[in-house]
Amino acid sequence: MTSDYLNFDENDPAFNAKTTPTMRQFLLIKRDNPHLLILYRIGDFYETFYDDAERIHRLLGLTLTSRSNSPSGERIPMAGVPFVTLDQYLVRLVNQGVSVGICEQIGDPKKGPLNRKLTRIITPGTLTDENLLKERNESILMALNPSKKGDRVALSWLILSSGVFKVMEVNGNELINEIARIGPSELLVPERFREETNRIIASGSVNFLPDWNFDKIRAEKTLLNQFKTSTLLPFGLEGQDLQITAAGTILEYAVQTQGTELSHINHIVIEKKEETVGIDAASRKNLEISQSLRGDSKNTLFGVLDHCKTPMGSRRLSSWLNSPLRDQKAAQERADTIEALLEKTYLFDDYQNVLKIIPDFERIATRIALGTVRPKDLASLRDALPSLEKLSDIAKGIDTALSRTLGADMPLNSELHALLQKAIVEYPPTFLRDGDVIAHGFNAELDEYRALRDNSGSYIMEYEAAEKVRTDIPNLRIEYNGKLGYFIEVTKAQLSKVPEDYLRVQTLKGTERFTTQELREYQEKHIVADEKSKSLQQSLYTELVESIKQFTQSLLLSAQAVSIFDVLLSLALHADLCRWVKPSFTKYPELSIKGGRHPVVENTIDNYVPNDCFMNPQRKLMIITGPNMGGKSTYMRSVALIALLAYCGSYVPAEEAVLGPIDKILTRIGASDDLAKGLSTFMVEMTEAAAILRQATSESLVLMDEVGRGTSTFDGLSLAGAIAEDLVITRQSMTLFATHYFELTQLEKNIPGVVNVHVSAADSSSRLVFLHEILEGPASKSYGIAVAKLAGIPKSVIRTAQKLQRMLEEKAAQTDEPQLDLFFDSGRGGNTEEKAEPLPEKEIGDELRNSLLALDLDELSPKQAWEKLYKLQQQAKEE
Ligand SMILES: Nc1ncnc2c1ncn2[C@@H]1O[C@H](COP(=O)(O)OP(=O)(O)OP(=O)(O)O)[C@@H](O)[C@H]1O
Repeated sequence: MTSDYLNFDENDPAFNAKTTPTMRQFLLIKRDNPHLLILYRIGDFYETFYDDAERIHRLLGLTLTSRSNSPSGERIPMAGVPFVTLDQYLVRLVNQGVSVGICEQIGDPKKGPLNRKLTRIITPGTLTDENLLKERNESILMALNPSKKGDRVALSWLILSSGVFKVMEVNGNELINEIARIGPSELLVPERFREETNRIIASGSVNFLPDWNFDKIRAEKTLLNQFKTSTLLPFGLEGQDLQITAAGTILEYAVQTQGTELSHINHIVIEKKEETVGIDAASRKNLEISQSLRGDSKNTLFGVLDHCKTPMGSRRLSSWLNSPLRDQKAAQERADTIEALLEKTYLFDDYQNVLKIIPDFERIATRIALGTVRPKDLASLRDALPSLEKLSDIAKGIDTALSRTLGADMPLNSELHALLQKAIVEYPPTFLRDGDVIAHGFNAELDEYRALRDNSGSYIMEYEAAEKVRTDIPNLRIEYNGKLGYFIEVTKAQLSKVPEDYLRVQTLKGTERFTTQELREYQEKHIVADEKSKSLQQSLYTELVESIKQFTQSLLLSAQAVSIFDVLLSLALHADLCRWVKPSFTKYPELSIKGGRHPVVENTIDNYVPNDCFMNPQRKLMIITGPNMGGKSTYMRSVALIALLAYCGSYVPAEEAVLGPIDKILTRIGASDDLAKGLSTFMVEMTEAAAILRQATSESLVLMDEVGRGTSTFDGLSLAGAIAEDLVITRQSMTLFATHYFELTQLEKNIPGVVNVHVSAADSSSRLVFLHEILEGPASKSYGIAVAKLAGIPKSVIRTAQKLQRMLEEKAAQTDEPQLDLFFDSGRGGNTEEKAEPLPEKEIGDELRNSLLALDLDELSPKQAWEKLYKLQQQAKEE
C-alpha cells in the first residue's frame, strides 16, 4: 500500500524546501503507519491526503479536492470531515474494515506553529468507544499463529471492551470452524500464512503483519509484563510456544492501538476444543444460530430467544448459543436456575424492569481502565447502584447455587459508589469540555474559581446600572461577544455624554462600542477563573478516573453476573412463553426427544406438528424419506437445535428430552453454490460431507440432507449409500439422513443400527396434503409429481410425467429388474476395508429410467421439463 509520495528523505534540503511544515509532519506520520488511513486535524477538520483521500472518497463519497503542497505548487488530493461529526464517519469506516489513525494538534496556536501527533488508532477489532461499538455485538481481535508446517495453529482473541483474553491451539483443518465460532472483527496473520488465510476466509478485515511481529521471546515478555508475573505457569501456558506467540502479539498490537496500558486485562484463559460442542462453520450457517441464511438476525435462534434487557445479556446469549458446553453438569446448573426462575413467572416483569435501567457497565469498566471513560458513563454507573443491589437480592432469592453466586457478585463496591456520588454532578454533559462535571463541594479551589466565573451576571448588571447613572445615558448597555469580550454600547445620539475614560473598541452603523479599565480588569479575572476551573476540573477528573481503576475487576465481575442473570431470565421467559421443557442428561449414548419442535419455525406457522426422535446404539442412523416440502429438513434441524439448546443450558421445545453426550453437531443441509470460491453445488456438498466424515465420532450428531443429489443418479446414490454406511459402521455417529433415494431404505435390512422413518403425506387424486408427521418405516411412494403439480407445472406436463412414470413402473415389474442393491450384502456390516460392491450391470432399457431419475425436477423450468419429457417420450417410442 506504500505509495511513491512516502519515498522521501527528510534530511534532504530539496524535500524540505518544497514541503510545508504541516505536510512534512503528515508525511512522517503516514510513512510510519502506512496501513492506517490517517485523519489529520487541521483547524475544524480532519483532513486526508493522497491515497487516503481517494480511499475515503470511494468509501464514504466525500468530495475530493486538492491543495497545493507549496512552495513547489504541486497539487495533492485531499478530502476532509468536520471534527464535530468525526464519530459518524469513523463508524462507517470501521464497519468497512478500515483501520484509522487520528492525528491531533498539540500545543497552543498562540505560541507558534502546531505539532501533530498520532493520538488514537481505531481498528475494527479494538473498539472500545461507545459510539463505535454495536450495542449487541462484540468487537473481537484475533491473531493466528501457525506452526512451521501449518498443521497446528494457535489462535488468540481479545475482546478489549469486556476484558476477555483467550487462546487455544487447533489442527490446521479445524481453524475455519473456530474462526466461525468466535467471529473476529479483525484478524492479525503473519505474512507467511497469507495464502492459506485467503483460502479459508472470503471476507472481513485481515491484517497481514510481517513475520517478525510473531516473535516468541518478545511475546512472552509482553505477557509477563502485562500479568506482572515471572512465569506463565499459572495460566497453563508454560512451554506452549505457538500460543504464547499468538497471545503476546495480539496484546502488543492492542496496546499500540490504544496508546495506553490495558490494566483491565490481568489474565488469559486457555480454551480447549473439548470444552464446547463442536459446530463446524457450515453447520453454524445452516442452523441459523445468530445469522440467518439471508444474513440478518431475524428468524434465527438468537433472534427468537433474545428477550434480554441489557446489551451485556444479549452479547452473552449470543456467545452461549455459539459455544454450547460439553459439560452436562454445567448445562444442568443453568437449566436448574431456569427451573427455579419459572416458579416466579409473575415477577418476570419486575425483574426485567430492574434490568432495563442497568447501563452497559461492562464497557464502562473497560473505558475506566483505558482512561477514556466519559462523565455520563460515570454518572450512569453511580445511578445503577440501587438497581444492582435490587437485582442482587432477586438473584440471591432464587434457590440455586448458580443464582446465589451471581447475586453475590453483583453489588457495586460501596466505596466506589460513595466516591462517584461525591465527585460527579447529577446530570453531567457527555464530554468533559462541555460543562461542569465535578460536583460542588468536591474541591474547594474549584468551587472558588467557579464562583468567580459565575458571578459575572450580577456584577455586570450592577456595573451597567452604575454607569447609566454616572453617564446619564439611560439606554447604555453592557454586552458580550467572543471577539470583544464585554463592552459598553452607546447609541450615536448619546455619544456626547460618553465620559473621557471610555475607550472606543468598535464603531457600528448606529452605535459605538467602548470598554473601560474596570471592565477590562473584570474580564481578565473572569476569563482566568473560567480557564482555571476548566483545567482544574480536567485534572480532578483524571485523578478520579485513576483512583477508580482499582475497581475495574469487580465491575467486570458484577457485569458478568448481571449478563448471565439476564440471559437465564430471557431463557426462562421464552420457555414459559412457548411451553418448553427442561431437558435431562445421561451418560448413555442416546438422544430421546418426545414431541420436539423447531424453535424458530414453531413461531412462524400456526399448526406446527411436533415429532419424536429416538436414537441409541440400536437406532444410530435414521433414513428419512418422504415428499419434498414434507418437513424433513425442518425435522432434522429441530433435533440439532434441541440438542444445541440443551447443551447451552436452556429449556427445549419438546414435551420431553433426554440427551446423551454430544461432542459435535455436524450438518450437510441445503445446496448453495460457493461461487465466490469457484465451487459448484456438488463440490460444496462433497467438501462438506468430506469434512463431516473426517470429524464425526460416536458422540457426534450428524445431519445429512439429500447427499448426492447434485450429480448423476448412480453416482449420487452410490455416494449417499457409502457415506451413510461409513457414518453408521465406522464413525458410529447418531445420524439423521434425509434422502430421495428410495434404494437407501434397504440399508435397514442389512446394517444393524439403521432404521427407516418417513414424513407423512396424504395424496388424493386431486391434491397432496403434507401432514409433517414423522412415522416409522420408509415412505410408501414418491410424491415428486404431486409436488410438481402443487408447484404449478402445467397440467399437460404432469400428465406426460404420470404416463411415463406408469410406463417405467410397468417396465420395472416386467423385467423383474434387480433392485439397486448396492447395500444388499448382509455380510458386510462392520468391515470397512472391504471393497465396495460393483454396481449391478444395467439393462439397456434402463437408460430411460436413469434419464428420468437423473432429472432434478426442482431445478427445471416448466419449459425445460416439457422438453426433457418430450425427448424421453421419443426415446421410449423408439425402444
Ligand atoms: N412439523 C411441522 N409442522 C408443520 N409444518 C411444518 C413442519 N415441518 C415443516 N413444515 C412446513 O413445511 C415446509 C417444508 O419443510 P422442509 O423444508 O423441512 O421440507 P423438506 O421435506 O425438507 O423439503 P425438501 O425435500 O424439498 O427440501 C416448511 O417451510 C414448514 O413451513
